[in-house]
Amino acid sequence: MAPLLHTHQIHPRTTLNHLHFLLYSLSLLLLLHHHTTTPSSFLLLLADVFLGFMWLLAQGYRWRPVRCCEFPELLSKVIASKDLPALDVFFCTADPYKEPPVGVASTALSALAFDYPSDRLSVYVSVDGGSDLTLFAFFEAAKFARCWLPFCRENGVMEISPEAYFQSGGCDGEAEEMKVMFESLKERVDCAMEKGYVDLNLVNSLEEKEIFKTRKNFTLEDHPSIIQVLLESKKDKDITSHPLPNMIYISREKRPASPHNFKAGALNALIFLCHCLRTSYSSFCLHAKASSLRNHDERNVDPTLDCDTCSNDPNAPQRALYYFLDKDFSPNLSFVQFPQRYTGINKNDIYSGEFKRVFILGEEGLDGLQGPNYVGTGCFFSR
Ligand SMILES: O=c1ccn([C@@H]2O[C@H](COP(=O)(O)OP(=O)(O)O[C@H]3O[C@H](CO)[C@@H](O)[C@H](O)[C@H]3O)[C@@H](O)[C@H]2O)c(=O)[nH]1
Ligand SMILES: [Mn+2]
Repeated sequence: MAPLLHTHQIHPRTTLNHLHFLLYSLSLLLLLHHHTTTPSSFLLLLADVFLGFMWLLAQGYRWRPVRCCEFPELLSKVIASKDLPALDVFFCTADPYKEPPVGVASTALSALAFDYPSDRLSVYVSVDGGSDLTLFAFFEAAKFARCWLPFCRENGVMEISPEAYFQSGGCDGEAEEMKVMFESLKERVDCAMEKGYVDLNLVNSLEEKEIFKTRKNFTLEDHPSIIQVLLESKKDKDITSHPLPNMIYISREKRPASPHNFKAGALNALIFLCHCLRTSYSSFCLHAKASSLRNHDERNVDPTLDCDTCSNDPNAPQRALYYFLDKDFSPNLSFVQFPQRYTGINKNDIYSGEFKRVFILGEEGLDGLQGPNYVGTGCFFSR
């Protein structure tokens, strides 16, 4: 018998919820009864019926909340590492001034640092508007990945986004070295941000200089399609000679007459690119040669991420795979979604920035019924 990869628990709160439901429905019925037996305004009755109905609809969230749990140690018993499906992480960004490039690059680094075989992991980034500043941050991130990935692997780092890791405090020894490197990355990107363009003096490699020169006439509203391979698993290695995952940058063609600046289109472009890279490279004009990015054409699992979110669990892909690999479970499975949590909220969350109702109560509640709604980030699909 195949080992159990995941299980779920009915939330301990459920019995209390049911009791509350019973009491509350009783009171509601009494209230309505009271309305019908005593002369009161029809509008009051209507208001109470309406509010009661709204309350009833919301009870779905409390009826059967569940919590899922996976058993990370068992995956190797079910599938060999070489048979793992290809994992294509899609994430999009648009405006370097609203979505600071260093944060966006950190999101990319958090996906690159997934604990997943690097020849099967590709990170596709869509940059609407094709800002030079964001591209510069990605070039810098690709270099930083050579040190950051082995550091995370060897130290079992959970907070795999460097920005989040260094914000969480206490760095010494090797972590201190990493911090210095990350600070220098930040300085260079911030320097470009202040200037508003990428000064060629900031760019070290000749190849990158050439790329920025060819982009001179591009503006955020007017530029051709751009595809840039930032890391190629077959050839790029980290400082411990371990191959790095693929990282590909794309910016959709933009012309003043044809505005398109929405996330859905960006995701479609990423899926299309990913498909084309797998089947043929010839129809694309790649800035760097993508000789052998992909060589397997079996099943894929595709996580999507917003650029202002990041992963804080290197095992996230494995956890999602448990559900996709479960033969009884997967026929009815559309996606696996991770809970969205916010950082930087004040201690008592007086402004309700955590969105508890949507992201905690709602998601757990719907999970016990037919599954949560797609919130747009931290979500794995199977293709
Ligand atoms: O022209 C655009 C505009 C946005 N985005 C990206 O789309 C994502 C979400 O946009 P954001 O402005 O961050 O929207 P939010 O309101 O913060 O996000 C919520 O609402 C969005 C719209 O419903 C969903 O797509 C998100 O997943 C969900 O987290 C970000 O990565 C953006 O960079 C693009 O790629 N191109
Ligand atoms: Mn957002």
